[in-house]
Amino acid sequence: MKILSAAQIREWDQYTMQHEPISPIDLMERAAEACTHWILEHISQDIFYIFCTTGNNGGDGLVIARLLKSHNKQVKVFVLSLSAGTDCFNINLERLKQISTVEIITLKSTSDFPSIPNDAVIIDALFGTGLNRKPEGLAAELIHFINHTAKHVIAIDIPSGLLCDRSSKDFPVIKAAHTLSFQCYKPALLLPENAVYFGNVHILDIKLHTDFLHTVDTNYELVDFNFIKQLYKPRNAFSHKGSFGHALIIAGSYGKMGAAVLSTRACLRSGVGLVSAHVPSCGVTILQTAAPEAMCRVDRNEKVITKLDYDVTSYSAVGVGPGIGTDSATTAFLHHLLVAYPKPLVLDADALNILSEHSEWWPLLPPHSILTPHPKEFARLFEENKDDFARIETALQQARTKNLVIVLKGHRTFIATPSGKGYFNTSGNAGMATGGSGDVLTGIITGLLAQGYSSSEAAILGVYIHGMAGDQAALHYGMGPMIAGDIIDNLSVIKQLETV
Ligand SMILES: NC(=O)C1=CN([C@@H]2O[C@H](COP(=O)(O)OP(=O)(O)OC[C@H]3O[C@@H](n4cnc5c(N)ncnc54)[C@H](OP(=O)(O)O)[C@@H]3O)[C@@H](O)[C@H]2O)[C@H](O)CC1
Ligand SMILES: [K+]
Repeated sequence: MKILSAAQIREWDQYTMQHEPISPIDLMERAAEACTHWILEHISQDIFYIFCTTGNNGGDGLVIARLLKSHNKQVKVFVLSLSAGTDCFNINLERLKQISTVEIITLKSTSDFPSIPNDAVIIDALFGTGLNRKPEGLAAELIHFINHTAKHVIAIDIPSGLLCDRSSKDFPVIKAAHTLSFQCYKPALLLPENAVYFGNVHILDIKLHTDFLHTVDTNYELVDFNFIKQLYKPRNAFSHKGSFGHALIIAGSYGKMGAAVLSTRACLRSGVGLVSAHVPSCGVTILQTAAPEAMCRVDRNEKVITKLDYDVTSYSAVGVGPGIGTDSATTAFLHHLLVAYPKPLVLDADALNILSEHSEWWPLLPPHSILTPHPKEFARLFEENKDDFARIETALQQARTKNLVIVLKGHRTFIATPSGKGYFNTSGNAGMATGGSGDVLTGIITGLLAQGYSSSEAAILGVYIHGMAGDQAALHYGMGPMIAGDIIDNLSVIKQLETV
């Protein structure tokens, strides 16, 4: 699913109105009907306080007021006049005035702000995708007032005060429990820093013309199950283990062998044909016991990985980093691997930390290598970013200039690809923020790479499958008790992709 900018959404509106065709006022009615339907289905309260300004977001609010009233809800409307009002706003204001039982209060100063009953639901229809600057004056005070006094807030299209396409840091923004957004995600509704504002996002289909999406190119895409179904390559019944590649996982050090076990077991579960694990000699018994399906490459050093004394190019894919530590001998090993292995590598954890200490190594990375940093590792590798928008822009720019795939792990993991396109993952949950979860992801992505997926495909598919398995694990154990091994044990979710 494409993620559009505010300007592209406005173009989509226009395209729909011309090609359906439908008038602006009827499109607003359809959008507001979708919101009202959701509210009636999900909200049991009977009292609604609807706050509007005089744009089309406010217009939505007026229609919602009229429709909720027609369903015998108690409705009060508060209008903050910031302009003469759009045509759709003014038409709907006249329509609402015909309903004498709906009180419409104009807000001219803070003294007009109402006291809000505890059981009232606030509908935030102040600003939508037309917000283009920081709310100030009475608008800002109203946003703060709602945040401090209201218990249940539902934002229409986007929480007021949130810019669609760039950071709203230091803006007054409505904190909503639910955001009812039209037709598609906006970038702002996918970034961790805004999660406190958008709450639970519900994308409402308002039947914008689908042909428009073929005419528009976007930098960002949303990765959902349908997207992944197109990517996944079902197995051919006549294949043999050699058809699915031989992955090498280079992981572990004395006291951190668990990372090697987790990444190796996850790699095995990814569907790869064969897995070998390069581990320090202290880890052989551990690996052969915990992951008997994997073969071992035993480092001559007992505690850390130090020597690449075999032809590593025979492996279809190599994942390096989980638990390897940053010992000088391991650092020298990594340098040797970068020089010796020509195909895309998967680098995670301490491999990234070593790389961040050696910026001169960037040119050594095989093209289309996959880096899987969490935000702190990302900052060490590239730079500190002032906000999430800046961070994803940096990831896209670095992926493009360094010809890499960068998996920026987080609430909604973002995958930046060498083409300059970015992908927001939609699977997964907070329970996956647990030790070893990243090791599991590295194993999955390495396994997919070994099966012949491109680097971008392996990263996008791997992140989504990791999240699917994490969601299943959370269902079994709860987000608190779940551990990284449970993600591996739930990789059976891949079956859902195998059904045609
Ligand atoms: N397809 C759809 O998604 C549909 C969406 N609809 C709704 O329309 C809004 C967008 O409506 P729009 O009129 O473009 O803009 P807003 O209502 O969001 O904002 C109103 C105007 O407010 C001004 N503005 C912007 N920032 C500020 C600020 N910080 N302080 C004061 N005023 C501000 C701006 O006008 P200017 O002339 O001042 O620039 C805005 O235009 C969308 O979100 C949906 O809710 C349709 O109802 C149906 C289809
Ligand atoms: K809003």
